[in-house]
Amino acid sequence: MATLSELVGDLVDGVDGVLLFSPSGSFYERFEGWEEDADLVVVAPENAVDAETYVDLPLEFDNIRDRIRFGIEGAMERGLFGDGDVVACAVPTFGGDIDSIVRVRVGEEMRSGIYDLFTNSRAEPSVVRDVFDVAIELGKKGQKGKPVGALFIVGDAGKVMNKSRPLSYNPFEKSHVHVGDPIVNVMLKEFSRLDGAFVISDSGKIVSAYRYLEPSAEGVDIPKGLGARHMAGGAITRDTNAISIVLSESDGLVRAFKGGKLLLEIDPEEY
Ligand SMILES: Nc1ncnc2c1ncn2[C@@H]1O[C@H](COP(=O)(O)OP(=O)(O)OP(=O)(O)O)[C@@H](O)[C@H]1O
Ligand SMILES: [Mn+2]
Repeated sequence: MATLSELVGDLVDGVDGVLLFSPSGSFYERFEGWEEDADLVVVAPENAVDAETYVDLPLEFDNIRDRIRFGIEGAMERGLFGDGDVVACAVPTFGGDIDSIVRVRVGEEMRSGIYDLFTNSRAEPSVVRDVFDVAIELGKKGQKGKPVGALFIVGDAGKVMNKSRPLSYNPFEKSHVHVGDPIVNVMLKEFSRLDGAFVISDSGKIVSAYRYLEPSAEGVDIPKGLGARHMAGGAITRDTNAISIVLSESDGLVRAFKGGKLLLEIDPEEY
């Protein structure tokens, strides 16, 4: 009779690396003095355990597949793993401490661009994260309890301004406010009731509200069923080096586009 660990042990046998997602201190300590010939990588919102090899997680990604993708793509980007490597990902599925192991074969074809979206966009990573935070918060609360939509175009603002026109006076014309400032969240929520897009610079300055985007939508392939806001938000990221973060009024999801492609879809209710 085989024991359970013998039966499932091959999940972790012969792996080239182990990724620990948000491990507690005591979980991480078990790996002190670990002598396997495999890389140990910690993926978390902060390096609370002082890991030597660490990938910064900008959002907790409630969806486990997204979280794992992000960690693996981050590790690939640093050259830790490549095509054909096999890794064991240890993740907390139900919050709390790590409770699951997922064995993954690393391959170029699994690259979704989710890591790239946060770290290799024109805008600074913290700006991308701050805009996600605003969109998620807006999606959770809506405007006075009613669902609200919003469109944020982040980075490459000069070019975005050239491919758009104002729908109304720009309330940010003379102000020098940045995403992440507490007052700005209030302003963005207030102005999201009105039409058009917010344009945000690489460094997070709010350049404009109420922009009507006029990108060429030729060859842009967005999922069927999404309307003009998503089409415009997707297309502008092909015409410029911006990314877009779109909150849908109709299904409540936050989506991100880059290079004309939908890269990420998250449900604010899960955050
Ligand atoms: N080209 C554009 N540039 C900026 N904003 C736009 C553009 N097209 C549409 N919008 C904004 O999107 C809003 C919703 O449009 P529409 O319903 O067609 O989009 P949608 O993709 O279905 O989004 P939602 O899921 O929020 O309904 C419009 O009222 C307008 O404010
Ligand atoms: Mn719609």
